[in-house]
Amino acid sequence: MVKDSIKRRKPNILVTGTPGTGKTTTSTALAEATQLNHINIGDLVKEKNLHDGWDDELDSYILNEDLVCDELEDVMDEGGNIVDYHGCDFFPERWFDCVVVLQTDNTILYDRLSRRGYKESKLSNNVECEIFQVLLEEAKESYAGGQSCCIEKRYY
Ligand SMILES: Nc1ncnc2c1ncn2[C@@H]1O[C@H](COP(=O)(O)OP(=O)(O)OP(=O)(O)O)[C@@H](O)[C@H]1O
Repeated sequence: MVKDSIKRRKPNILVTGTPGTGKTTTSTALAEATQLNHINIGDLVKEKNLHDGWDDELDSYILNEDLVCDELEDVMDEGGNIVDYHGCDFFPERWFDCVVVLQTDNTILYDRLSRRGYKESKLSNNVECEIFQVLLEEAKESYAGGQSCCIEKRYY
């Protein structure tokens, strides 16, 4: 990890967390403040068709992990990226210098996702994901190699 990060002149930061916890809002503000490049994986997947179609049950695209990683390899080697996605176990660990997991109060998250018009099953899946800290555990397991891992709780 250290060897790879030495080649980068700017850091790569991963911002992860359950949908609705504020990844895009936070990443956008951070990118403006630092001039780092914000990569919203959900948008990238749609723009470049890096998926295997639509999942009616999950009500989302089925992300193709290999296509996403191939697409990002060169830009991540360069450094200077803020990657924003509600999943983190399929990115190479060596890509990131810092991993941030955002968390939100469950009631606030429920209201945010309701306002988005999420159907009941998607809404409860995401709130349960937050209650059981799925993304936090995923990040801890996936990035144990020396990245600073920071947890941000938002209650407003
Ligand atoms: N710090 C904050 N204070 C108040 N509201 C916030 C804050 N951060 C985000 N929000 C609001 O929460 C909602 C979700 O934010 P955002 O889209 O950034 O989440 P996300 O984690 O990127 O979601 P997704 O994974 O679905 O893209 C938005 O309506 C946003 O305005």
